[in-house]
Amino acid sequence: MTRIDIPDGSLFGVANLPYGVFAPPGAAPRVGVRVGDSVVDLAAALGDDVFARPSLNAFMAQGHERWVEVRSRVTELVGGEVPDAAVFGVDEVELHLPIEVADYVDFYASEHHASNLGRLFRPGAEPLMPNWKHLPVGYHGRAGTVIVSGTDIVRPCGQRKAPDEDAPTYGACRRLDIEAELGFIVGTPSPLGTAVSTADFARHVFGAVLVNDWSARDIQAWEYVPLGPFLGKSFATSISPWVVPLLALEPARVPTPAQDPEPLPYLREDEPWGLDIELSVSWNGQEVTRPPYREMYWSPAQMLAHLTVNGASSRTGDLYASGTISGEEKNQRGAFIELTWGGKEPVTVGGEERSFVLDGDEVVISATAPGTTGRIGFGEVRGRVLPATESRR
Ligand SMILES: O=C(O)/C=C/C(=O)CC(=O)CC(=O)O
Ligand SMILES: [Ca+2]
Ligand SMILES: [Mg+2]
Repeated sequence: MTRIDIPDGSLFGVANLPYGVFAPPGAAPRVGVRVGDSVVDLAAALGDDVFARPSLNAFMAQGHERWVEVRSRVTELVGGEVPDAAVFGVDEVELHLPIEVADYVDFYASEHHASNLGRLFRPGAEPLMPNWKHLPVGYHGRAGTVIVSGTDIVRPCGQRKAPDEDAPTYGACRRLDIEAELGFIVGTPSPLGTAVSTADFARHVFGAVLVNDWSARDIQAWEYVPLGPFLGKSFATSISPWVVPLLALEPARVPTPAQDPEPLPYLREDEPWGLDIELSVSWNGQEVTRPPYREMYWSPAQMLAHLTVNGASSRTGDLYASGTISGEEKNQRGAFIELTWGGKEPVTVGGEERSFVLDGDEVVISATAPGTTGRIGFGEVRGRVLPATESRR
């Protein structure tokens, strides 16, 4: 038996206990909980086969009461002694995609980001479209290209046409960007023909991850009218390996910024679901921006209510992301196109100028939030960009 050591100031103390999928050396992937710098094999520690699987989906589908019960059993377990065979160092295991992604949706919930992109993509027009303050704008993304942190990103190829060119050309993306976001994972499904109210959010959503919605801005700018993002965003979306349970985020809850005009009744909330989460984005090892989640206009409860208000079903493993998180200040912008204002105001990283992401660059997004006893961490979502493969012509 082992007593798990939690280093002082660890962002993975008992207030956090995020779930993930890991493979011990030479063994099959299974569900684990991160505690300090250790990972506890839950199938081995709790003797329950629902955790002996390569995704969290079966456990998430068991519903809210079960999530509460397992969290309290794990809290008890890690406060005492755990069988040696169930404990691994986080550095000796391989971390996998934690969920089998069902559907993937991406919202656009930051007023600062939406206004900035409006100015950059549609100069001269009103930055916010007339619908923006009435509903959380979003689009359906590509579930099959959601990948786990650490997976390399191959620079996408496609059609691009700059405003001063008169015809499109095919080639490697010249304006590769990132988007720092938070993603919410549905555990309890809702049947076709029903809607999930804002009050039922916490019964449906299991937890949250960090998201990097890699974006090819030149491909996007040419293709997006009038149906929205397509190939410019479907080549890769990275998520962090640890799913922070919504139950751990109670101390992070804050009201959203005042919403004016008042939204329609189905989007109103009795209880606030804004979240006081602080993100940090590093580019080649240097922090370039700190996006504040608390400034997001629409809450995740409002996003899920909107996503299902037409009677669309939701499934275990659905992932919906917040959209780029940008604060009011320049050093709080969650996408490089905004941070460098379309490339006109480059930033210096490691002594080199950057506006968009170059081959070989690595971007890491991390985040922390207040927990019951000190801050809790989301870990990180990391990705390195590899050169385009031209064979797709
Ligand atoms: O305003 C536009 O035309 C484009 C917006 C985006 O690229 C944003 C998007 O993917 C949603 C988000 O991350 O906020
Ligand atoms: Ca996005
Ligand atoms: Mg994407």
